Amino acid sequence: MYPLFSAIDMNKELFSYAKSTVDRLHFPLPVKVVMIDLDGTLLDTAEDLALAANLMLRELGRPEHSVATIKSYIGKGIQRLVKRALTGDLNAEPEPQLLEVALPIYKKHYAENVHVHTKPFPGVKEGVELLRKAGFRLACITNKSESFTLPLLRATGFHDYFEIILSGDSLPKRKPDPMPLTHICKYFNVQPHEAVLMGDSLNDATAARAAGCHVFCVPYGYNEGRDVRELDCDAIVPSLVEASQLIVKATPQ
Ligand SMILES: O=C(O)COP(=O)(O)O
Ligand SMILES: [Mg+2]
Repeated sequence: MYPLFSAIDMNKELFSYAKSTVDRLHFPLPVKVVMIDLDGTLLDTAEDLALAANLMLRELGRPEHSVATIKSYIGKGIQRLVKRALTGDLNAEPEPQLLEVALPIYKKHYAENVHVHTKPFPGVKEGVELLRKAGFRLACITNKSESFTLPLLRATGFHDYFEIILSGDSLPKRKPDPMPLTHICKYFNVQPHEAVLMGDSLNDATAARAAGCHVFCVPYGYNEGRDVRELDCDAIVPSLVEASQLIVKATPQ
């Protein structure tokens, strides 16, 4: 566990607090690339994911779940979300035939409801604007399938902020594997320590550590129902606005 700021500690003194309590890292961190997670960091997608899951369960004649329960199922992509919704368990495996029937039903309902209640979290628009104005190269890394990621980013107006968008099915491996982060670093021709991932879950923290990138976490996301303070990250920031204050554009060598 390595949180430097909690939502409670965060106030106007944030920056001096950071400098006085950190000896491993010196803030603001010099980075060139900012990678931002989608579900639970950029966009509050839980209600629409729950809507689609419950429409699927209803169609299959199975018990529905609360939005809070389905929130804890978000994080490892659609297939895992459907498995969790079918079994009511984070790790259980449903009958393969049931999963085969359920997955296309879920995808149909989510495609029809991808942007009903979904909206950016507070500070996201402002934070992304600040990051862009400061000259960081921006990337989006999500475990969401590309067929939902792209329409959603377009509908919410965030698509064009990102120079590269990697979804859960863009590469052979997704978070918590470091592959998407390593891919982004190569794409921008930067070293891992010149990039920071802003995310909300263990998948983000694990992927970033494995890739050698910095990682900040927001406390308002999903994290599969776990407390964000359990995560090994460089900072827990209340929003992307504070996150933007903890980094500075690294000058080319
Ligand atoms: O699709 C998911 O389950 C989570 O997606 P995320 O990586 O954007 O949080
Ligand atoms: Mg997330």
